[in-house]
Amino acid sequence: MADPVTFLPCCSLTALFFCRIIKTVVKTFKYFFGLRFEVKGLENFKVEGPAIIVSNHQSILDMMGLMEVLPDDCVQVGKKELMYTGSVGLIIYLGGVIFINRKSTTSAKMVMAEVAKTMTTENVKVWVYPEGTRNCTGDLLPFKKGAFHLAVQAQVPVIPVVYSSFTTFYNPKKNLFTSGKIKVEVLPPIETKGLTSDDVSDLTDRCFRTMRETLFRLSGRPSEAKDSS
Ligand SMILES: CCCCCCCC/C=C\CCCCCCCC(=O)SCCNC(=O)CCNC(=O)[C@H](O)C(C)(C)COP(=O)(O)OP(=O)(O)OC[C@H]1O[C@@H](n2cnc3c(N)ncnc32)[C@H](O)[C@@H]1OP(=O)(O)O
Ligand SMILES: CCCCCCCCCCCCCCCC(=O)OC[C@@H](O)COP(=O)(O)O
Repeated sequence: MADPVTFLPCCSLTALFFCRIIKTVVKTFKYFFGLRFEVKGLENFKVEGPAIIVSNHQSILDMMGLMEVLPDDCVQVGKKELMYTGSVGLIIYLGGVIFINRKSTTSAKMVMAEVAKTMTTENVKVWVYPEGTRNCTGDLLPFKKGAFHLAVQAQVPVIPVVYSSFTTFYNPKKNLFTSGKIKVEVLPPIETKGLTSDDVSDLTDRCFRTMRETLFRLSGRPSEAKDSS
């Protein structure tokens, strides 16, 4: 089956409408789950023009954390399987999610290249989970490079966002789910002006290191504990 084409309707009224509804509804979920969010650094989102936002991805609970900080002019990159989840797929499609096929690097790269062009003309930010999958271990998985290629191709800054580890209150394997506090930090933008594709690996490493340090700090875990770098 053909891969879905890139769809960046964030500027359209439909997407804005759906984003608002999703945000308002999902933001109320935290009261049922007993979760509190402590957000710092929101001023770092105030960059001129488009940007790539990268954050760690621990679980479906991230969708609540996403809505706590999501700028109005921002779309997310998601796996294309989400599009086939019935009404949820339809809602997030209408909300402007860009779907990629993770199993085909070629097709994902083509979609991302298209996004690089469109995000500049439409002046939107794009949110990518660079780990590429959910990971609730309290550490980061190695980053995929798509988000950073995208930032370099569009010559826009990368803004890292880090959510503290959920492991103290949430572990589906141990049936642990209690109330808890999630610390969120929006870090200062990392400029990419003048960088080329040769710099993507360095940029990826730099973001990874900064985000890992922040993750450990926010989660109260000493950074030397499991330092592989
Ligand atoms: C309580 C419940 C409440 C519920 C309510 C919720 C409401 C919510 C509403 C609405 C919100 C919806 C939100 C949805 C969110 C969904 C989240 C997800 O689905 S996360 C999974 C999908 N996202 C990703 O996978 C992105 C990250 N991945 C990437 O960027 C990858 O890089 C990707 C897919 C593009 C390629 O993956 P590779 O596995 O092939 O890995 P690589 O190592 O990065 O790439 C291979 C080679 O290709 C080059 N490459 C990659 N991208 C390139 C590019 N764009 N241009 C040129 N080269 C590129 C790389 O440099 C590398 O080459 P060299 O090793 O360096 O030689
Ligand atoms: C009008 C009523 C509006 C109600 C709003 C509710 C909308 C519900 C939308 C649910 C969106 C679900 C998004 C799931 C995101 C997610 O966490 O997907 C997992 C992927 O990242 C990674 O997948 P994997 O590799 O399997 O870990």
